[in-house]
Amino acid sequence: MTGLLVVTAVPAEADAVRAGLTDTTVTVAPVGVGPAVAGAATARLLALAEAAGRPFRAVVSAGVAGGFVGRVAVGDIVLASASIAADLGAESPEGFIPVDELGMPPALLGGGSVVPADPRLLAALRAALPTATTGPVLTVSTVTGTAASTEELRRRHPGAVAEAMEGYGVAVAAAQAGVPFAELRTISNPIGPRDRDAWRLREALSALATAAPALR
Ligand SMILES: O=C(O)c1cccc(C(=O)CC[C@H]2O[C@@H](n3cnc4c(=O)[nH]cnc43)[C@H](O)[C@@H]2O)c1
Repeated sequence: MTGLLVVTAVPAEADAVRAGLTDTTVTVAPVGVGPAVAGAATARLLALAEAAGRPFRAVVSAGVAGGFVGRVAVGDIVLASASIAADLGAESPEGFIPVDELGMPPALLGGGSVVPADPRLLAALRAALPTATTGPVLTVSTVTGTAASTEELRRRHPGAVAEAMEGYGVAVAAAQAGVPFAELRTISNPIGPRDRDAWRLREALSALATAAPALR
């Protein structure tokens, strides 16, 4: 059994995690943006390690995220209680229908649109990061960028604290490999009308490095 696998979207996030790490058994891999590429890459890394006789003991999806205003602030650390595929489903004249409510056989849904974090792994991370905010983290394929879509997400997920683009994909890969999963994020920007100038990547990456020692 090898150590922990931490997957990020982009190399800058992986560098920030590595900068804060002291544990050399942790593998940090930037795997790409979005749930599909992150899920596929994570599944491949888990399978390769398993085939080599050194399976990972857990997987963490880590990186920066947008935060819901009033719940978290830029620079905050967030731990996902669950990673939720917030835009997986169907539109209808009556509104969005989550994939779980489309009447598909449950076996085809890989556990549905909500993947809870592994309770023991989450508890360990919460103990190591007492200032972190814990709550549902949404996974979206499209960054939310209007007031209307922000309000719609708030309505559909009243408890959600943040959104990012990989957690659910990584969670499904981990679940299918039978490996515990958690999601760790630091807030780089408020969720709302698109304003790339308001993204505070340096602050969020610095917070990620500060949080990284918890990944042991
Ligand atoms: O350009 C850079 O130097 C740079 C450094 C670190 C990260 C980036 C990214 O572009 C990160 C993309 C990544 O961030 C997540 N993210 C951040 N904010 C949001 C959001 O409001 N909604 C959804 N996702 C967000 C996401 O996981 C992306 O993969 C650039």
